[in-house]
Amino acid sequence: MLNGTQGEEQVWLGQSSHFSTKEEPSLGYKSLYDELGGEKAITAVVNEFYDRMIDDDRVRHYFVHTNTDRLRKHQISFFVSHLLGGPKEYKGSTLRMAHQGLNITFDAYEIAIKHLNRSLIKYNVPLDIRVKVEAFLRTMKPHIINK
Ligand code: HEM
Repeated sequence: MLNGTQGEEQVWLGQSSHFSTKEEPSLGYKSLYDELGGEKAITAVVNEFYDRMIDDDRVRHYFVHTNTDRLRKHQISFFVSHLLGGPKEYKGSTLRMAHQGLNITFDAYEIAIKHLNRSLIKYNVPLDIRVKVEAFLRTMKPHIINK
């Protein structure tokens, strides 16, 4: 399944190299990390997601004091991969600490979910996996929005 390009490189999503060989058959469980296609695929989606957020007048202001290159890298390498069941360990601050003082609203959170979903669609991630990713992200909402 060919899904999109990132620079010169072709990116494949919804398919895991870990589970696609005959020598190593699936045991019936795949982490979301694997279902999305591992680090390269997640990198493409996260970059698309931040491009969309920064391009959106309704939420751009949240990122003005943030080094977004660092944020993208941190998200991809240490956080998203790890929490989606990937191999890396996340040693950053807690979600609540990272978003403290940003006053992220209910609406801003919903906008972020929409942008993430559209980013997954852009890379042809199938509906069943998109549903799982969205459900997973929604578990974090209480730690992120301002209460
Ligand atoms: C499920 C949704 C979200 C997750 C999993 C998430 C995750 C994270 C993480 C792990 C960090 C820390 C990164 C680091 O230490 O470098 C972070 C920072 C940040 N997040 Fe989120 N986030 C989410 C939603 C949002 C939303 C909805 C907004 C704004 C509308 C937002 C704005 C930010 C900003 C501006 C920072 C950087 C804060 C700083 O520079 O100190 N996040 N996020």
